Amino acid sequence: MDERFILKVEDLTVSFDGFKAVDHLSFYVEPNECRVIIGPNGAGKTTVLDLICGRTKATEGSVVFKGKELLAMREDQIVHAGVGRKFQTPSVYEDLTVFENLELSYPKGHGVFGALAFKRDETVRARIKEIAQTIFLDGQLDEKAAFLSHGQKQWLEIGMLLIQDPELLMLDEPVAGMSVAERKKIAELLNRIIQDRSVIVIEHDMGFVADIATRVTVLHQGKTLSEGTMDRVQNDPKVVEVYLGH
Ligand SMILES: Nc1ncnc2c1ncn2[C@@H]1O[C@H](COP(=O)(O)OP(=O)(O)OP(=O)(O)O)[C@@H](O)[C@H]1O
Repeated sequence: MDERFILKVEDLTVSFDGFKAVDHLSFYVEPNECRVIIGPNGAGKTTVLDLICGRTKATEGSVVFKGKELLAMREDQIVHAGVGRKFQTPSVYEDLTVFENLELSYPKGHGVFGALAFKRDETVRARIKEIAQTIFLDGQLDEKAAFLSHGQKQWLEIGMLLIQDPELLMLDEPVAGMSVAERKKIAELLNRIIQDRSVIVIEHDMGFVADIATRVTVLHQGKTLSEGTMDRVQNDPKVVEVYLGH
C-alpha cells in the first residue's frame, strides 16, 4: 500500500444513460488533509461523493481507501471501513436530546453484559462529552435537537459522524444557511478534526474554502480543471474563466 495517500481515486467514471457526470477523474488525498471540491453547478461534485460512499455505482475506475477497493463494497461496508458522509440537509432526531443523538450514533459493541456493560456506559458517556465539546454543544447535552439552530444541528450531525471515528469524513456544503459566526466555528472545527483524519468538503463559499482547504480540486464537466493550493487555483486562468469569473 502506498502510505502517502489515504484515498486514491483513479479514472473514476459514471455514466447516466450515456451522459458522463464524472469522467475519468483521478485525485489523491493525503492523511490529515482537507480537500475542498469546488466547481460550477452540475460539475459532478455531489456525484463524486456518492460514488466514494457507494450510494451510486461507478461505471469504471477505482477508489482505494487505506489499500481497500471501495467500489467492490456495499455502502454499510464502506462506513465500517472508516468513511463517514454528511449530506446537505441535517438529519438529526429532533425529539431526542443532543446526548441521545450522539449516543445512538456510538458504534454498537457485541455481547456486553453486567459489569462490562457498565464499563461500556462510562466509556460511551466520556466519549459523548468529548465529542460535544468538539462540536461546541457541551452546554446543550440535555437540550432537544428540535430547539437547536440550523447551524447547531449541522454541528450535531458532524458529531454523530465523528463519534464513529471515521478516517475520512465527507461533507456536502456544510455551511449552507449558516450565520457568519457559525461558519467561523465550522472552520475551527474542521481545522481541529483534520489532526486525526482526512476530510473532503464540497463548498461554494470561497472565503470559507480559503479558511479550511489544504488543497482544492476544481471540477468541470466531471473532470479536473485545476488542482492545488487555494492561491494556485484562484489564479489559474482556466478556473477564472469557467467558475470564479462569474
Ligand atoms: N442519478 C442520476 N441520474 C441522472 N443524472 C444524474 C444523476 N445524478 C446526477 N446526475 C447529473 O449529473 C450531473 C452532475 O450532478 P451533481 O449533482 O454531481 O453536480 P454538482 O457539481 O454537485 O452540482 P451542484 O453544485 O448543483 O450541487 C448533473 O448534470 C446531474 O443532473
